[in-house]
Amino acid sequence: MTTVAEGSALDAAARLVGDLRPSSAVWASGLRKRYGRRTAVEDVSLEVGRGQVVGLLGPNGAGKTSVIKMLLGLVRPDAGEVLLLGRPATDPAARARVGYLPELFRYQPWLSASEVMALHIRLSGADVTAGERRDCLGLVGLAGRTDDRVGGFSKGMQQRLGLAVALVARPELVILDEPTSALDPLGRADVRDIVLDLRSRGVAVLLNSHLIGEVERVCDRVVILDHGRVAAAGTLAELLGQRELRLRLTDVPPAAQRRLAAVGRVEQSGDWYTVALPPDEAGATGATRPTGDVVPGLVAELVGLGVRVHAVEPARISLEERLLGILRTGTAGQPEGDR
Ligand SMILES: Nc1ncnc2c1ncn2[C@@H]1O[C@H](COP(=O)(O)OP(=O)(O)OP(=O)(O)O)[C@@H](O)[C@H]1O
Repeated sequence: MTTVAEGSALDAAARLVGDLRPSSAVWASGLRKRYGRRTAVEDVSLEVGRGQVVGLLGPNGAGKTSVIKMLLGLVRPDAGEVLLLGRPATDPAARARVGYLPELFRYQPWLSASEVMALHIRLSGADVTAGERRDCLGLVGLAGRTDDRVGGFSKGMQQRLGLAVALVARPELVILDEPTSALDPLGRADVRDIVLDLRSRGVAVLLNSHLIGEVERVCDRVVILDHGRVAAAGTLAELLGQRELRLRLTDVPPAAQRRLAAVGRVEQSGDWYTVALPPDEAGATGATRPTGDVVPGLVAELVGLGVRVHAVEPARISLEERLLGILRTGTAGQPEGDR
């Protein structure tokens, strides 16, 4: 039986634990890596929250893969600290809960897809049933090829297998280094759905990809690297500004003008009206959501007020435009060393 004093101490402890925020999936501070005189990464800090999808962008040689390898403990940083799921990156307990798809990989060509999976499951120490293994291969579109030798797989099929390997041990964090570089458009769409599904299940994802549209569709936050440094970081809303709606309207009575103004700031140029949408409409995560609840209601009301609606389209600077702007102005500067 618990005494009153013990009971209140237990309550206090429970409250304390309840107040603690779960540790981030990735927390890295001040990472630096030099290869000889060449600085690959300089003072990079980044965080991926639980259940968050973070995109890592940057030109060739910006240091993205070097950062990923340092996060995973595969490359030793010259400076800086990394915590994975609240533990040091070198702790096997943390690494067992991380799924990783490397940029360059090669599986044993004599093994079947199913055997490659079995090997990685054994290495991870996870308790994964044969059914889960099959489901995972099905998820990446390899259901019909489970017993085929990997040596006969196309590049895209090998990449799909790599993704299955990254996902199979029920990770809490998945790090994908160029997961779609060899995939056809259908495969890319599959990966997008898989990433969104992971997020909905609270799994954190760090995604390195040159396909900016892909990053813009799935990522909550983006970190842009240039010359080894963080050139910009933030949610899409922070990086791209407020989302707007462009409408081409004719026969707009004063009541309709007032209705538009009630949504947000309105700019008019001829028949085109640009309306700033309220922050919610841009999506709390900043993810692409061209229309939300406001838009259909607004259009219906405008039509009800006698307005002729010719076009409705989302408007905002694209991530690609923003990225090119950042890289061309070279905000990251040039780290020391022979680049
Ligand atoms: N093992 C290594 N030895 C020497 N230099 C290296 C090594 N790994 C990376 N580098 C250098 O570090 C810099 C960053 O490379 P990294 O592969 O991290 O870039 P990246 O952003 O992933 O590029 P990409 O988009 O082309 O894959 C490059 O200048 C590269 O030449």
